[in-house]
Amino acid sequence: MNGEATKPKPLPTIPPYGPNAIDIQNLTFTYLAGANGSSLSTPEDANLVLEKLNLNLGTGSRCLLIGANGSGKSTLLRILAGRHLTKSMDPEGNPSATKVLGLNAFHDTRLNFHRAYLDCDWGMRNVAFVGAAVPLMADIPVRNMMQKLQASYPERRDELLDMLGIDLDWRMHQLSDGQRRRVQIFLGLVRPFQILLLDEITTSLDVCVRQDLLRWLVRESDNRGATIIYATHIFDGLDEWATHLYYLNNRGQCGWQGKMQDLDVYQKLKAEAHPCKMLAIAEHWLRQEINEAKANNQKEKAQGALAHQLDPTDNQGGFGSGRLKINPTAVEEPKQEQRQGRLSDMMGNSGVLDKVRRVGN
Ligand SMILES: Nc1ncnc2c1ncn2[C@@H]1O[C@H](COP(=O)(O)OP(=O)(O)OP(=O)(O)O)[C@@H](O)[C@H]1O
Repeated sequence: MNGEATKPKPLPTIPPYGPNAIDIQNLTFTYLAGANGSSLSTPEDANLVLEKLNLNLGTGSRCLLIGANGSGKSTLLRILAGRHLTKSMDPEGNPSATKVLGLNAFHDTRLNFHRAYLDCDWGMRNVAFVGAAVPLMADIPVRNMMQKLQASYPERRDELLDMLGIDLDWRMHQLSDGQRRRVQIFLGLVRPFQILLLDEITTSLDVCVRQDLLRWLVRESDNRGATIIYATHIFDGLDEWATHLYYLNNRGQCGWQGKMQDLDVYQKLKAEAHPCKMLAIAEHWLRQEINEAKANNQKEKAQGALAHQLDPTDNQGGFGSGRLKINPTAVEEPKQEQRQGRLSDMMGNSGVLDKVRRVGN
């Protein structure tokens, strides 16, 4: 037993919400820096981060969120965590909604008592500590952090301390990265959650703690019906972990989603007893994106070269190359000397004109 136990405050109740703990309909999202640097979604900005996403996750699901760097995984998790405001209409005027436990993910503050969100930013900022904000690198013992919360769930606290191998006398300023990460996970999970959003938080955990944590999360969803979404690039120990998979492609669209049992390639790898199924699937999808991007680049280059061939008077490349002669009748055909002059600009050789004149003489 570690420290005091106090009766937890009753949590705000969540009205019945049907089978889906997470329900996203037609979500499109764009970052826009507001006047104070805040991020707002706007239909005017063409650079969409997430486009027309739908996601339904039944209560008690464990969903792996897969995608390349920059595909929008953290953005999606932050939206579900209520960190970003989204619009109720998409840019084309179709209704859009992001619901967690049947409530608006951004507006309904009741969710904060039932939803846990852990990301890699922790430790970079301040947390509430005895009514004030102190840096997590300060000289604080773990037992004094979020004291009331720890005391409200003594059994859970002890279970987590044991699993994560945390000593309550650890002082934050003396911890390694992995130890600080364990404390983050401890404080984030000590209150029983209905929804857990994990954004690559197992980096820097040693292999035993990571495996124990993954198994503990399975028990949380199987025994308590907690719904978990986990975004990661590390697939060790995850082959049998997830019930669902959501693949976000590099255009911020859904590449694949569904139950693991419905993913043919997964079932095939399972039948073959493949040693790293999730890694193989993620690599397959992400390599496909890389190859498509390369093919598109080559196509664009080829189109650029073709434009030069079609307009031999403009061999200079660069911005607007080949676009100057929009109306051929309005542009006078350049004389031989002018053409040579343009070439010389490109080559940085003003002697070309002289050479032409000398040859002409
Ligand atoms: N606060 C922000 N303001 C503007 N653009 C942002 C912001 N945060 C992320 N982005 C952009 O949104 C896109 C998606 O970023 P996000 O962090 O969601 O990707 P990710 O899939 O989590 O990537 P990673 O795997 O590298 O963590 C990227 O192009 C990124 O540059």
